Amino acid sequence: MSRSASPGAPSEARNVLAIKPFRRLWISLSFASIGDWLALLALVSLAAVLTGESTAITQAVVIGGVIALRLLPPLAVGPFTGALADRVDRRLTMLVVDVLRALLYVSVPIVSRVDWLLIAAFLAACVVPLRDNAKDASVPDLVPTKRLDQAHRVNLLTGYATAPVAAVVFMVLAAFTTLLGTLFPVMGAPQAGIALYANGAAFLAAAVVTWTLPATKPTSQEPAAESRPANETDSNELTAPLPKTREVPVAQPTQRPTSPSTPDSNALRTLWKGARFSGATPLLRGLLLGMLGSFALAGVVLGTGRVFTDRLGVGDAAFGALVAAFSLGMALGLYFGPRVLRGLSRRRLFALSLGVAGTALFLTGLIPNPVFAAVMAAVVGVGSGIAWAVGIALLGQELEDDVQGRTFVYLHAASWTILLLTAALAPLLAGVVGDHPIGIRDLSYEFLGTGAVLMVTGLLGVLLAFLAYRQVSERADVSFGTELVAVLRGVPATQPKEAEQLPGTFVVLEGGEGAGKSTQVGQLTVWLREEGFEVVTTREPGATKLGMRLRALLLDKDDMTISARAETLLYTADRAHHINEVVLPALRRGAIVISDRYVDSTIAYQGAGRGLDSSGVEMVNAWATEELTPHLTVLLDLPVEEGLARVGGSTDRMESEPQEFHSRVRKGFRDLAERSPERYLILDARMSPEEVTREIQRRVRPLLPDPVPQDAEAITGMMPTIKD
Ligand SMILES: Nc1ncnc2c1ncn2[C@@H]1O[C@H](COP(=O)(O)OP(=O)(O)O)[C@@H](O)[C@H]1O
Ligand SMILES: Cc1cn([C@H]2C[C@H](O)[C@@H](COP(=O)(O)OP(=O)(O)O)O2)c(=O)[nH]c1=O
Repeated sequence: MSRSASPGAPSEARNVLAIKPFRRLWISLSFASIGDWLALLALVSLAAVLTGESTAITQAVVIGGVIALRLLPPLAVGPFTGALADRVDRRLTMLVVDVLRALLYVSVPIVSRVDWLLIAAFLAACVVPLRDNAKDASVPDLVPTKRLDQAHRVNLLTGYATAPVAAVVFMVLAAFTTLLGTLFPVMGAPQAGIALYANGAAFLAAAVVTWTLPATKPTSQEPAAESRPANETDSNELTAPLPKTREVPVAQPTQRPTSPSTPDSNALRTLWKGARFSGATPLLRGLLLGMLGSFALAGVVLGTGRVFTDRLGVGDAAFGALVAAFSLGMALGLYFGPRVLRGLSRRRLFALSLGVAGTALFLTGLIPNPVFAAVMAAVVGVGSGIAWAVGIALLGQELEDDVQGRTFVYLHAASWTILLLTAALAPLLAGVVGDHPIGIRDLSYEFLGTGAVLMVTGLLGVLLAFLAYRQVSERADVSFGTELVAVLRGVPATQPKEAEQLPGTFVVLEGGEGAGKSTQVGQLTVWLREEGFEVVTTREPGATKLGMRLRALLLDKDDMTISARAETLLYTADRAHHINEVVLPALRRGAIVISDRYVDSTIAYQGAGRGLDSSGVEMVNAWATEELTPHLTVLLDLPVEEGLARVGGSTDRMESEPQEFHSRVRKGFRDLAERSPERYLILDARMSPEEVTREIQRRVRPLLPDPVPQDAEAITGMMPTIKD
């Protein structure tokens, strides 16, 4: 089957960018976005230069102010611009806004006054929502409806991906002007001034490209869907179904922050709703806390970077390098995050990457050196990026489809707000702390206000990583350290049990009611037998004579009530006998054993479902099975209602449990799979039986003793389904 492309994946971008008018819109957006980021860096720099003679506090207030001015007007003005965007020609709106911004930014170095810098920054920020609304509203005119979501995602990604480009441009321009200034001292223009001229040029380029777009009519009579505000669009794309195949380690980030210009117009409301919602479970709390924390780290780098590099005696180029290193690191982290340290539990990787980012930020502040700072900024970026990407993937698994949209919109709004708030507050704090040279005998240490803020934020990041770890982590069998060392050395984290060294292969299918386990056990058996393997197909409960009696006791609806612990012990007794009589003898012979349910069922049904302490259930099972662990467990994951609908009327004692019980069971299974991703394949059981079979074959093939011919899959496609 074809995996759903991850949002913003190159092939997806190519598809939608092949549409010429949209490509033009995208090019103009890219120019404007680069201009946006460049403006932020240049204004912060120029603010630092123009306040160079003032007190540290004044300088901090101005720098913090410049950043705050990027955040506040769009939040305040945003809600009112939607209606305006519908009444005015969109192309003209975008064009006028870009020309206006070009003029405003170019005027700043010419006037060269702090008060005008702040006014211009404010005015430029005020018109941004107009452009964004006009841009979003024109997308439906340029691309077919089925490509709309792709187009919006490409736009979102562009808003983020232009940050490192702008930082590199800023760095190169600053280095170039420094060189010019050295060669020709008369040309002592402030470096940031040149960046603002370049910035003006970027906006003019955006305006020129916008001019080539097809003209649009005002849309006041058109249906509202034509001019969806940005946040509504986000919500739609994010409530779309998850990619069908969900192997834990390869999940992709699905949402990224947008350009500095696009806080949601009703961000405050979204934030408020989200904050109340996020308390739902410890895992959710931990994830949201950590992900927002990673943006706070980014904000502090942005906010303190300019003054920090100034105090280190290096100028704008170093500031550009710092931001470029950070944002490139973040892009790398976002891209590779889900694939890093594959054997490590994703939850642990989440906390680890946040902890690494915090530590790197702390070190940046502690050792004030420009080269070291750039390297550390990259590490902070990579760590934050990984935390963000892994967090998104975990949220995707954790949340039911219907709440995913809301949560991602909340995260998007909250992360953007936190980024700019921390960026605005960090220089203020640094200004209050101030710089204090410390001399002890011959040793002198320059204690910097910005350094202190970096260190404290870094420590807070580490603390947050611990808190997030406590909220999200669970794996009881292996300690974090042992697991990490094992993964780095490329060996299994747990000692192979005697049983695992047997010649056979043990595969288990797990999942809730009606997920399709029996169907797939049948298909797998046919395929493997066809390939010439000895296959033993079995199931729990009830694969032995004793087991059949236990099964009758356990599943007969009219029978007596059974306490949860007794139920656990009965299922486990069936299992102990089943292992002894069926599974181990077959594995010793070198057969492939395929079991419909195993230990995970007891942990999910009796542990999560009945509410028993899962570590107790695990312990009893470890003893009963002598820790025989399957080589692979395939988890067929399916919304509870769909599974129950599939099994239809004939309900046994377990099936007739209420829906909440089955929801807890589903979550129990998913948690187990997340803990040891290397031993699981999670599949979306909503796929067709044939697609599920193909995915299972793909994963089972490498586990088989001898190579299986590549065309085996095609043969199996024609096999009849075997029913129970
Ligand atoms: N991928 C699928 N899509 C739709 N229906 C399915 C799928 N797999 C199985 N079914 C049907 O769902 C019902 C339950 O399947 P079964 O394999 O018995 O599930 P389980 O053993 O997990 O309870 C059967 O009627 C089967 O034909
Ligand atoms: C193995 C096992 C099954 N069960 C439950 C799950 C099922 O509802 C039932 C097994 O019945 P079964 O008919 O095998 O159901 P399915 O076709 O869905 O696999 O027993 C437990 O509660 N704990 C366990 O340890």
